[in-house]
Amino acid sequence: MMDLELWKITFTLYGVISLLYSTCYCEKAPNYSFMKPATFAPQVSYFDYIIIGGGTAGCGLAATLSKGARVLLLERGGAPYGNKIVEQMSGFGANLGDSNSDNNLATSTAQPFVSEDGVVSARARVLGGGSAVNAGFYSRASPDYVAKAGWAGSLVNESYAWVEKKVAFKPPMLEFQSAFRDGLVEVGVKPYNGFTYDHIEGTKIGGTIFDHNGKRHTAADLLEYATPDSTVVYLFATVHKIMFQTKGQYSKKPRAHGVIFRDSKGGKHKAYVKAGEMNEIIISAGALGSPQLLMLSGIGPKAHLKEKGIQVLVDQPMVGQGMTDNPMNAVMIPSPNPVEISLIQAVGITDFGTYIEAASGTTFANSIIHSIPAAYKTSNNLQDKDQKTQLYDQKAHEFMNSLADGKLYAGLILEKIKGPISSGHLLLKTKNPSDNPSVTFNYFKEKKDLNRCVKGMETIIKVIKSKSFSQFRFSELSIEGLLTTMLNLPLNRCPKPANDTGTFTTLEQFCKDTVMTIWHYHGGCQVGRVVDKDYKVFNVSGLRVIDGSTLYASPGTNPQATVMMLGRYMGRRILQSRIAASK
Ligand SMILES: Cc1cc2nc3c(=O)[nH]c(=O)nc-3n(C[C@H](O)[C@H](O)[C@H](O)COP(=O)(O)OP(=O)(O)OC[C@H]3O[C@@H](n4cnc5c(N)ncnc54)[C@H](O)[C@@H]3O)c2cc1C
Repeated sequence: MMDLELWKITFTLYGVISLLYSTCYCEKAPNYSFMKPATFAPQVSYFDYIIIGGGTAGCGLAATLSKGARVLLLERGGAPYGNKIVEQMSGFGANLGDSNSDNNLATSTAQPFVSEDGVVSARARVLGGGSAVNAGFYSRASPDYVAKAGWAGSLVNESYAWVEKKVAFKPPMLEFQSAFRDGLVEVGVKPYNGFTYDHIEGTKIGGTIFDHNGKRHTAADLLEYATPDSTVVYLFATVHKIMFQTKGQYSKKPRAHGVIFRDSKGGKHKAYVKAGEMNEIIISAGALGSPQLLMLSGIGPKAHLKEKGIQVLVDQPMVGQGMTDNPMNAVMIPSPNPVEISLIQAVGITDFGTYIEAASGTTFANSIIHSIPAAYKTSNNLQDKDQKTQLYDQKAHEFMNSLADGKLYAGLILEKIKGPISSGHLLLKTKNPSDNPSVTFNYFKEKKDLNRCVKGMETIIKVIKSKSFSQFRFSELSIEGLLTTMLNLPLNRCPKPANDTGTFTTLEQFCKDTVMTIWHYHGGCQVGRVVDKDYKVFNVSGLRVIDGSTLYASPGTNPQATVMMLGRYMGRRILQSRIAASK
């Protein structure tokens, strides 16, 4: 009898210890045993949650859900680890201009695209998503933004802190960034708020995902929190379609129950969610990928889907609407003194809806210039490169080469407008999920956006002229000269006005002519239009979208902190409902 009691106690203890082990044991990046190329995937598999897109939102979401369920994370790109152009700050420009950007080879971590407006951009194709290719600036959304989104403040703060423990750092702030910061304060972007992740009006130093050794940490590092036994991550796994049950009880409201994905060799695999109302498919494929995948799966504007030969599951005209991108306008400033290589570190949060940031060395400028040929290569609608454009390209390369030679040092001061209000839409070009969809952002269509840009440019000009910034500016170079240089670089493919002379006229015209992207595009599956406040897709069950596509405005000065936070936040909420339902 005693022996049986002892055996029971030992057995119970063993059970508790293994449970603790399975819930607490985590693995360190990059040695994840649960991460494999999709060629290793079985033809059919079953999970509690299937997450499409191992990006900025998807990684933290997967790690969180793995604490209470079996999770499959499907990412179309490879791992960011060991890839120098991803991990080092100096690789930022090269990454965006990677010439291996052929859509179907998927060898570059940034897939270039050109919006129908003519603005050159890129979307991530790598585990970690945008956080693996971006400029690294880390800054939270304002409490006002959080309240408008309807998120619970305390869980939001916990979720930010969870993210920050792994991926956020204080930047070094060397000479150029310090002079820029002091210039902002000198011209009245006040008060100076020091180093903070919080969004506060005035000038501040924000966080960065580059650590003290200059190494990038990405959302993929959040998978360190995952429970290895409950997590599977397949790389080079491109999801082609979501499958739905439409018969019997699901005839009125189809239920998402599986996905079809292909590995790098074209092998076809199916993954299903196990039976049970709480099990779900979650799309976290980003602002371009999520609406694109919904449409490819039959959820979208009926006429457009029919035109593309896609069987309509749910006529949902709002899928792909509200595509919004924050225009970026910048001035490159050649410097008499050496500058450090820096991406974004200090920011001016003005009271008129413009955020002012800076980068130095040629890294950031390179990203703009070198991404143009890469984007050009993959863009269907720009085959007819005219003579004027060729001339622009040539000039730009000469200019960039002179910077790269080290003959000329330079910094870049840029502005991004809040919101913005102008927005556009997304449509499919093809039925291939690896191809870019067509996106229109309608930059500066709304006058308020243009006014904000003009005010931002006025502030940038004041900073360039400020005493604090004087060591990084040749005094003999006029502001007009600097602006004219920008006007002559091939910053975009937007149609030029008929009377364009390539010289500076007004700031309004400058904003339009030199519009670029700061890559903070969002929308396409917005809350209240495509998904409900729990991020569940309207008119179907078992399907959510959780990522930047659900947002109405870019959070804070820069979105990645909030997108990572959202993955964690929604993961916590979904698990809470799962636990409540099981009781
Ligand atoms: C060049 C650049 C610079 C930026 N700089 C900053 C910055 O300094 N600070 C900042 O806060 N923000 C910055 N951003 C913006 C920020 O990185 C993005 O807003 C954010 O990463 C978006 O997150 P997401 O989860 O919505 O999408 P993503 O992070 O893009 O994740 C989507 C993931 O889904 C995958 N995917 C897509 N379709 C499929 C499919 N069919 N099958 C499988 N997988 C799929 C993609 O490969 C990707 O990994 C920058 C972005 C870029 C591109």
